[in-house]
Amino acid sequence: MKIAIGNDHAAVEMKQQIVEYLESKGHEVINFGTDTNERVEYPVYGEKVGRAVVSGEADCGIAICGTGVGISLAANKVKGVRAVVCSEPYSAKLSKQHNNTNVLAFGARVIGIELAKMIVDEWLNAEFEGGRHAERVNMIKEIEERQ
Ligand SMILES: O=C(CO)[C@H](O)[C@H](O)COP(=O)(O)O
Repeated sequence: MKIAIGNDHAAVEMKQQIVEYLESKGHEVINFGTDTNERVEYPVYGEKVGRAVVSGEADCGIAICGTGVGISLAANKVKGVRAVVCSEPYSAKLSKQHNNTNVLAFGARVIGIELAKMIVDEWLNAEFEGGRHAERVNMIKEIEERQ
């Protein structure tokens, strides 16, 4: 799978560990940075990840900041993005099965690397179930269309 990844200064180390983890599992990672500890603005990276997913450059995206909140909010402003911020694997899995999320976010200041890996695994391995859930996801798309 081709995975876009982006982060702010709060998540550089965790991002690097997640990139290594994804590559060890055979995924191709497109890294949108940042890669230094210099303070940056998370909306820039949330948007980059979101655009890569919506354009088809990547199959899905992972976005990390201090809490995962700001970067997921930014990614969600890109039309077609359904980003979820998760601190545990259950919501990550269900967000794919029921909500067909295409960007996963989490907080480097909130969870540790092993929990982050577990969340990533559950999310990547889950599949959208369609059916009644597809109707609801379409309703979300319709809200977007009405803007
Ligand atoms: O979590 C975040 C956004 O939701 C950011 O990582 C956080 O706000 C950055 O804060 P600071 O500039 O104090 O390092």
